[in-house]
Amino acid sequence: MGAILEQADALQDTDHARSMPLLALLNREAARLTPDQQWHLRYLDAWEAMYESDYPKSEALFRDIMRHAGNPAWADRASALLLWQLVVTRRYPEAFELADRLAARLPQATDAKARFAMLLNLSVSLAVAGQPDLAVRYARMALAEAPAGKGSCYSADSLVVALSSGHRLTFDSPELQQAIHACAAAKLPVFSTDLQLTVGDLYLYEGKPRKALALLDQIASAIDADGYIPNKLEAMVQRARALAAIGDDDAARKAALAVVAMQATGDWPRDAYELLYRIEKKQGHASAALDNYEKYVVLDNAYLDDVNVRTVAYETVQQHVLLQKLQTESLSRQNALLRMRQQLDAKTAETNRLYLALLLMALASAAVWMFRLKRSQLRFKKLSHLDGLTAIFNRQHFMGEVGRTLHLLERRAGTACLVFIDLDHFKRINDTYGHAMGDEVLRQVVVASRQHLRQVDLFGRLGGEEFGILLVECSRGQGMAIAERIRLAVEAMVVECEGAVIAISASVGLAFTDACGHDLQRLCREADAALYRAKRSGRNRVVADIENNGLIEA
Ligand SMILES: Nc1nc2c(ncn2[C@@H]2O[C@H](COP(=O)(O)OP(=O)(O)OP(=O)(O)O)[C@@H](O)[C@H]2O)c(=O)[nH]1
Repeated sequence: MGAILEQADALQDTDHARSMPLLALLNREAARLTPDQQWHLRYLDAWEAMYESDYPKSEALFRDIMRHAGNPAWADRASALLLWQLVVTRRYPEAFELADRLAARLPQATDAKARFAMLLNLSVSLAVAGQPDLAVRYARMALAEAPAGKGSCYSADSLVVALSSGHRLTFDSPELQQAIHACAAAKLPVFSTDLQLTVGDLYLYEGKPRKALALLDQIASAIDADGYIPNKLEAMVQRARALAAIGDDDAARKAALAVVAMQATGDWPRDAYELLYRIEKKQGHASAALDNYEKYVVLDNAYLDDVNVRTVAYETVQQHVLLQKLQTESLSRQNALLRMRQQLDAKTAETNRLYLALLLMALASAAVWMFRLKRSQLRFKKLSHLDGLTAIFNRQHFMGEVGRTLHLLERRAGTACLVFIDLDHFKRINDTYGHAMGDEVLRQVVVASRQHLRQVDLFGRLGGEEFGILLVECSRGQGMAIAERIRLAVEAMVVECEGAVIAISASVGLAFTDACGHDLQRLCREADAALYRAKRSGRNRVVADIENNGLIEA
């Protein structure tokens, strides 16, 4: 069935008579066709209806195919033929709107047959619309894409029509000769003859009536054989014009009257009446001339009206299309603007997020930096409070802390005991064992003393081999006992150097708040005095003041 379908398609415009039984057969067996083949058949039916001038039927079929055929090739071919039908039936606005849609669709159309039909009919419709440049452009595209055989004839012919609509042809134009050869080769005699008649028309236009007559004689038998009435009428009109041009008025009148007698529509009767008018006028037959002139004017006006209608229709469609394009452009500009704004918003949000992240990072690193700074400040501060050798309070800090503590104790009537410790004959240790050994002794004295102190007690190095201790909330008896334990601990220290045990002892002086009050200066003075006394009375002992007027010795 597929092969029959293709055969019917191929024969339809070349051997119409043979295509008809095939088409009838296909319609009878339509149920056996695939859905795509059924659309193909519908297209051939539409073509047939158009061929038989049943335009309502063909239009309905074309539009059905355009809307519902799944395969775009059928929709494109149907659109191309509907365009031609709309031009032929002079529905120019619809035709030119469809032409516009087809032109826009063209880049997407891929089926070769559909593209070719679109190009051909676009060229024809634009020639009718008075747009020769566009018509020539599409005709040249059709020529370039034409399938071999009849396709070359159709496209070459459409190029001739397009060029002719723009008055760009002469009788020896190569496009004209090329078209005549292509149609002769494709065995499309009606087209060949039509093109020969175009040459004849150009002979007449260019003042070569005898050449026109010779050509008409040459193709007369072919025209009779074809039986194609439009060609026959054209040949008759041209012969009448040629005869008039060479002055054979009688023969010209006869030929023109023969055209009128055919009662055809179109340009031929108009041309015939115009010729008759000129002949009658030339021969002084005023009344006949006027009669023919009136008939000529009526037909010419109709022709001019039609040209006018075509031009206006084309312009209207173009304006309409332009307006739609402008609206679409304006909408897409608005959309683009909206998109840009959205992108900008997104970018701004992203930038803000980045700034925030950057800010947080900066804050975090500042916090880390501050924390480190603070920590190192605290470390330095702590270090600045300590003695470098023994890691107990240095003199300055010790004195500050003692002063603060005494102040607090004074406010709550607490007691304290200030203890000054000085190592005995320390110079000798240095001199005998070296300064490093002396340092080691100092460190060990601190370790030994600390074991007898509580957390709340303050311990500092006052300088050289002298230490200070504030025993907080401490009675006189407790203070004496602690001082004594420290002295014993120092005495008991075993520090060896090169096998020799270093003898170490300390003298201790104490001052108590219950006797001296909470004044730091005074307490220091009293403790110092007690220490001095301890030294003077033989060293390695604990001495305390007794209410400033006596000393007790542990
Ligand atoms: N190794 C060491 N020696 C120090 C340090 N500070 C001070 N000295 C020494 O301690 C010694 C103190 O000597 P003196 O003031 O004469 O006292 P002393 O020899 O202990 O005699 P008395 O106190 O009278 O028993 C000096 O030789 C100082 O150089 C130190 O940090 N390390």
